[in-house]
Amino acid sequence: MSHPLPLLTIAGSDSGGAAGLQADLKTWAALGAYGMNVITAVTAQNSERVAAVHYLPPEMVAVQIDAVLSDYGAAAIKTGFLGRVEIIEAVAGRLALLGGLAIRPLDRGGGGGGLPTRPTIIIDPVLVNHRGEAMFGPEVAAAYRKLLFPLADLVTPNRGEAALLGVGVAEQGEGEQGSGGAGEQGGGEETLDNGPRLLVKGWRRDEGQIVDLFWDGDRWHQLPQPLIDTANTHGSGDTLSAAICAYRAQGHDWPEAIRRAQAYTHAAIQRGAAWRLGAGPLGH
Ligand SMILES: Nc1ncnc2c1ncn2[C@@H]1O[C@H](COP(=O)(O)OP(=O)(O)OP(=O)(O)O)[C@@H](O)[C@H]1O
Ligand SMILES: Cc1ncc(COP(=O)(O)O)c(N)n1
Repeated sequence: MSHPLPLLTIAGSDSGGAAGLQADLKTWAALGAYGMNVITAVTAQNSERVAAVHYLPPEMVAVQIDAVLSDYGAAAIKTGFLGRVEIIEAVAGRLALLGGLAIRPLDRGGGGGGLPTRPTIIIDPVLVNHRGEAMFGPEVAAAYRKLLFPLADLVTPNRGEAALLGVGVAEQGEGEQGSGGAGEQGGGEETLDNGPRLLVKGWRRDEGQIVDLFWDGDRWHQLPQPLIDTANTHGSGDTLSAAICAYRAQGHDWPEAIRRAQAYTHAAIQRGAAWRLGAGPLGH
């Protein structure tokens, strides 16, 4: 019997269970994958606000990564809440090793054909709060660009995060060619001419639509969805990138993995209970 695909999130805990690693694990359980979590920080958080954050020591983050990858392996990895330059450095240091390492799981009793030797890496930058305000100093965005972008197969900022990361998306239209999200418009220190694929979540809202914007390395694509009238979207960004991770690990190409992940996220927003909270959770 084959085993489910092992997927790893390197992320913060949301005590409210809506976002962070909890959203990732719920998504992966729903999509039939085996989810693992390396915790970077514990947040005291509800639908209204983040009341407190306790960061784990970077060495503890690194040793969690070593523990799971040396045993289970991972078909794909996503990062979420990292928050501190030292944690970004620890994560990037470990992810940088993967290119040269065969980290396939041991396939104990498996016969599933094994996994690629280098897991897919999705970087989901967490840089702004629900009100779109920057949560950290500019050194954190700079560390993402310098240390994590070169390792990423896909980066999934929302609009505010794209601006902080210097991803120039403001005027992009369907099929428009550009220079890979070059960092001309933000605070970035260097350009990203050979930068990673990008998915800008919630890039534009109008006429009953919400449009995500996908840079495939060559062209921009607008990916519209019907806008749902709800405040209960806490964790929607994590859910989308976790779902892309799962569909990509299952073997779908990037456009198809993104299309399916959008559909899953959309349905999960629709299934969200009628919480009367600040920003309530999705229904995974
Ligand atoms: N009201 C909505 N109706 C339909 N789709 C939505 C809605 N809000 C968000 N989405 C979709 O959910 C996905 C996540 O986008 P979003 O902009 O919410 O990311 P985020 O800002 O990182 O998440 P969060 O709001 O949880 O911080 C995108 O595919 C986006 O189009
Ligand atoms: C621990 C943690 N991680 C991430 C987010 C943001 O997630 P999202 O952008 O999906 O609301 C969050 N609120 N808390």
